Amino acid sequence: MPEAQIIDGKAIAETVREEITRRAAALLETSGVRPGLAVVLVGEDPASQVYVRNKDRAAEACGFHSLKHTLPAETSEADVLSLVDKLNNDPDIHGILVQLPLPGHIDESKVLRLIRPEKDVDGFHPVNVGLLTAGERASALVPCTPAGCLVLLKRTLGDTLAGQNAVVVGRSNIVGKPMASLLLQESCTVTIAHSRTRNLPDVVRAADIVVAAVGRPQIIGGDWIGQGATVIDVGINRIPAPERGEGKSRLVGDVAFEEALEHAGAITPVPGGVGPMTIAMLMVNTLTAARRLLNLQEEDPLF
Ligand SMILES: NC(=O)C1=CN([C@@H]2O[C@H](COP(=O)(O)OP(=O)(O)OC[C@H]3O[C@@H](n4cnc5c(N)ncnc54)[C@H](OP(=O)(O)O)[C@@H]3O)[C@@H](O)[C@H]2O)C=CC1
Ligand SMILES: Nc1nc(=O)c2c([nH]1)NC[C@@H]1CN(c3ccc(C(=O)N[C@@H](CCC(=O)O)C(=O)O)cc3)C=[N+]21
Repeated sequence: MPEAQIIDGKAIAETVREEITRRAAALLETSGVRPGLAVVLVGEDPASQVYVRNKDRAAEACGFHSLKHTLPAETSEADVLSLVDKLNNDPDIHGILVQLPLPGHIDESKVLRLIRPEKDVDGFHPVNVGLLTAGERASALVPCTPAGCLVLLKRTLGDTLAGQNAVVVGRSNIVGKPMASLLLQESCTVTIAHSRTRNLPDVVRAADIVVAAVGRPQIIGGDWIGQGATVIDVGINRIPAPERGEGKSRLVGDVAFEEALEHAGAITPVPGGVGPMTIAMLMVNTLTAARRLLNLQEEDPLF
């Protein structure tokens, strides 16, 4: 049995970022404007710190103006809201991202609803959620992770996904639901599976496209993958790796990667798959937001 193609998310993300770097340079040349991204991090979750640092670096590399606000975990909800309000009104900032999860005493949905939809580069504001579900993807800002998954699927399978059976495992607002909306808009036949789904292995076996966004290490068995299916593994799980030395850990996805290689046609690795695409799509959204706020013409969509 031939082994699956490994989808190189890191390399594809690199090509997306190069294109955005070119477009940002052209914008600076013609309008004198640098896209501005503000990332707000409340608390000291170490994983969040890594992601926020990666986002900051990517923005700088694309020639964006990047601003990081790190607030202590005990910051009040009112202070977070007033920072968002300030960023909403800052003409140099075109994209606002509030890193989730927020500490328990802060109402996430209240914070997300305050972000101006035009600056909502995460695509979590109800206006953007509504546009996406209503089939008006082109005027929305689309959540970065599902958008990145769609780019990976199109680079692997070609631009037409119509008629494919797609199974999305997970129904979060961040990944599962917007992913299902995007695939539906591509005319896939979409199934959304979750913790109450019966016979999950059989549901997954029927898929031409599997998107796993569960957050449980290797819960999707390799033999659940239909012959030749395309597998996009969104999960990022840190597990102990004593073979690498005492106290060491490593990242794995939601799919049992090694076993899945024998069944899948193509599969994303973790790390180096969806993660880098998420960051690249944040750059895409920030540039899109900047151009719209400046009333400039839309550029060719990247997906
Ligand atoms: N690569 C990237 O850029 C990103 C990666 N991630 C990663 O993706 C994963 C998912 O993230 P997120 O969507 O935020 O997670 P959530 O915890 O919000 O959602 C998990 C979903 O998985 C479902 N689920 C849980 N257990 C099972 C099970 N045993 N069988 C089937 N379904 C199950 C849940 O079902 P129910 O609704 O019934 O509880 C829920 O819908 C995480 O590992 C996260 O770290 C997230 C964002 C970006
Ligand atoms: N408002 C908000 N928006 C988000 O988009 C958001 C969020 N909150 N909270 C947390 C999740 C998670 N997330 C990731 C981003 C990059 C990698 C990434 O770069 N991963 C690398 C490896 C990272 C590592 O080595 O730890 C990879 O998979 O290759 C992973 C996960 C964005 N999220």
